[in-house]
Amino acid sequence: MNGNDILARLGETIDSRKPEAGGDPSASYVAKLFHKGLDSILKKIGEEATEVVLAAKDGDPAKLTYEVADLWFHSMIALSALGLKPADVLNELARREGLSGLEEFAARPKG
Ligand SMILES: N=c1c2ncn([C@@H]3O[C@H](COP(=O)(O)OP(=O)(O)OP(=O)(O)O)[C@@H](O)[C@H]3O)c2ncn1[C@@H]1O[C@H](COP(=O)(O)O)[C@@H](O)[C@H]1O
Repeated sequence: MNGNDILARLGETIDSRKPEAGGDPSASYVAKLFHKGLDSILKKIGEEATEVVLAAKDGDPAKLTYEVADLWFHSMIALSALGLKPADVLNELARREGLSGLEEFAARPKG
């Protein structure tokens, strides 16, 4: 199973549900969310993030996995709404690979 492939495929499916791509809100959850608008998408992200925190506090691995999947999924809808692809996030993570978070933080411009 290649995670990059799954994210790329899901990203394409999400893009295909956009209003300009002919997404049908009566037949698709993603199209329905696009139809409701960006604020509704962002509200779902806030809700799902809270669910992730609660699942982690519960210490239930299966529930945490389920809730993180929901959070990633809704975050991907927000990315699509703003014209971004899963590859944009994967490229950013790849750019950071091997770069210590502490070193990166220390190198940030002070302001
Ligand atoms: N990965 C997902 C996925 N994860 C979660 N969900 C849906 O996200 C919704 C929100 O979850 P919640 O638990 O918050 O449900 P809810 O509180 O009842 O939802 P609302 O009150 O906010 O409407 C549920 O309806 C889930 O079924 C998903 N719906 C779709 N996908 C993928 O997106 C593809 C396209 O889906 P459609 O656009 O529906 O065809 C699918 O083939 C899947 O690959």
